[in-house]
Amino acid sequence: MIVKPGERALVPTGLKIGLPAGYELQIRPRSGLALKHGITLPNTPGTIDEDYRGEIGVIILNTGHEDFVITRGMRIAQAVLAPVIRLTWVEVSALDETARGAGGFGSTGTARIP
Ligand SMILES: O=c1ccn([C@H]2C[C@H](O)[C@@H](COP(=O)(O)OP(=O)(O)OP(=O)(O)O)O2)c(=O)[nH]1
Repeated sequence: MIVKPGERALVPTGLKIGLPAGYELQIRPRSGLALKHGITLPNTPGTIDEDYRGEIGVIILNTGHEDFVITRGMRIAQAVLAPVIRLTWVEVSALDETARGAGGFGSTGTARIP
């Protein structure tokens, strides 16, 4: 399979798994491929749900400038098994106050070098 620069492809792994209840499998890019070839996963981390029984696919995005050639057995991604924490959401009329408040998206990136 060839993934051209700027293109995406769903790469079949041939793998089907049955996760235990309360777990997910996270599919992540490999740093070596990212650095050397610009290969990433646009949905990273890809989520394999505990009730999924189909074939695991890896969505590859080639952000590099050259064709990326995928051959059988090539290690194009990595996976991490993770527990899924479940809780019951409660609707409230107001949230507790914190020092951050609604600050986000770079609001703390203001450190000055002495
Ligand atoms: O990188 C990925 C991401 C997902 N999947 C499979 C397993 C997962 O359990 C299922 C659904 O994934 P997700 O919940 O991310 O997809 P969705 O777009 O929300 O679709 P759906 O409505 O099928 O859940 O697709 C993969 O094989 N590889």
